[in-house]
Formats: sequence, structure tokens, C-alpha cells
Amino acid sequence: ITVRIKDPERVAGIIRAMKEQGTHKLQVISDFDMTLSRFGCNGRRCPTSHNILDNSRVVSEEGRRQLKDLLHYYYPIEIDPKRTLEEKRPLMVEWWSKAHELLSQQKILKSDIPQIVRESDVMLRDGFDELFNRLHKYNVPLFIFSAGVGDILEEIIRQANVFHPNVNVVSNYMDFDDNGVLRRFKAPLIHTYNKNNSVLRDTEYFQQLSARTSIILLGDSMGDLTMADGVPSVENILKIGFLNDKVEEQRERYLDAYDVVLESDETLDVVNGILRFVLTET
Ligand SMILES: Nc1ccn([C@@H]2O[C@H](COP(=O)(O)O)[C@@H](O)[C@H]2O)c(=O)n1
Ligand SMILES: [Mg+2]
Repeated sequence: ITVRIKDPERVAGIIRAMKEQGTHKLQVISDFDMTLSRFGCNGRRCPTSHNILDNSRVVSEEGRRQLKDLLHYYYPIEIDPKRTLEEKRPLMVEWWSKAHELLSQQKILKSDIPQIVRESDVMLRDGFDELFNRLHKYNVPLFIFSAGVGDILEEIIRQANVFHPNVNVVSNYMDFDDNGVLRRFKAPLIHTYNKNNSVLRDTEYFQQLSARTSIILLGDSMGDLTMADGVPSVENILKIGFLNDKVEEQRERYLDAYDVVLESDETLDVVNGILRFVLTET
């Protein structure tokens, strides 16, 4: 595990200020895939919430092949450090739209979801239970803002017994017909590079987000950095980034953008350590 911090004094100052502001001012805004869930599973890539569906038995062999082709074409674009966000955005819309269209042709049942998740290889990062349970104990909202599939990620945290009432999710949700068959995905489409105010301002969480001015932001993509942009008067924000892929090429950019950068870390230990300090009275 490597923890990299460009400006350690600044980070210490933010953490101290968060503690002084108190529990009632704090919220955690987190990405889901590859941030709360693991990137590596026993030497292989862990599935994202999309991949869980893509690889499941409810998708035909041909469908699986097409979804994999999309992943192999668009994922390198998603993480390409040489392309600008402006270049990437329309391509991400293309990827998500094509994938959602393919999934919607597969006759996936709402009632299949618990089994699909149970049979998947998904793993939450070590220490997830400590994180979710501590935030619940201290009544700190955990806002999960994900470009993944909301129905799948909710089921993952439900099966892990940590879907507490302080957890709210904004993500891409499936739209089922009266027979419980997937027909389409609900709007707005959330992809890696529109996780910002444009999506958030129409959600019921917008008001709640506004009152909590100390923010711990957790992400793994450059697109996750704008997840807190909807909060109007942020006083303290600590951005913690998991640098999972193309580590050497992306290190400098991550260090410029995130306050704390975690490399080769499949745990939530650093986040838990900070929360332990911020949320206790000593
Ligand atoms: N068809 C797709 C589209 C996206 N992905 C991956 O999902 C991740 C986005 O979800 P977050 O919870 O991290 O916002 C992102 O890493 C994409 O690579 C996918 O696997 N399949
Ligand atoms: Mg992610």
C-alpha cells in the first residue's frame, strides 16, 4: 500500500478543521465501483456493477460478447490521460447508451437481481463494514454517487448488511415493466464525467447535501472530483482518490487533483483512520 500526499500540512489542517466543525457538519460523498468495491480480486479484475450484469447467466452469450467488446473499446478511452474530458464525454454517453440498450434486450427480471449479485465475484473493500457502521452510528450521511447500476449496487450493500438509513444513492436505475421485466434505464444517464450538479440538482438529496459543509470525498476517477460541486458553501473538503489503473501514467494528475492518493490499496483503512479521529471526542 502506498499513501501519497502532495501537501501533508494542508491535509492535516483540513482534518483538524473537520473535527472542530463537529459531526453534525460532516458528510461523506463516495463513488461506488472501484472505490467502495474492490479493483482487484485474487489477481483478477473485480466486476463493476455493470460487469455483474454483463457477465451474469441472464445475459445471452452473444449479448455478453457484445458487452465485452464495448468494455474493451471504451474503457481505455475512459482512463486515457491524453484525452480531455470534453473529448471523453460524448464517447462515454455512447458507451453507456449502447450497453443499456443491449441489457434492455435481455429480458432481465427484477426478481433475478439478488441471485445475480450473490453469484457474482464482487467484493467490497476491506473495512467497508467499519466505514458504513461508524457513519451510521454517528448519523453522518453517506451519499453514494455512482455511474454504475443503482439496483445492483444497492443489492450489494444490502447483502453485506450495511444499507443503513443514512445511506442515499444516486445512480442509473433500471426501469421495469408491470411484469418486472427490464425495459430501459431511467433518466438522467450518469456516466463517469457528468457526476456533478447537472445531475444532482433535480434529486431529493440536494437540500440535505447543502447543510453539511465538511465533506470527505472518495473516488477512483478524475470524474469523481466534481461529485461535491452541488454543495454551495463547502468549508472543508478532503478528496481521497484510489489510483487503481495505469498508476505510473496517472500519478501526477491524481496528486494534483486529490489530497490523498492511495495506490495498491484494496482497503478502506485510511478513510477509517481519518473518521476514527474526526468522530471521537478526544
Ligand atoms: N457499460 C459500462 C459502463 C461503465 N462501466 C464502469 O463502471 C464504472 C462507473 O461506475 P462508478 O460507480 O465508478 O461511478 C466505471 O469504472 C466504468 O469503467 C462498466 O463497467 N460498464
Ligand atoms: Mg468508480
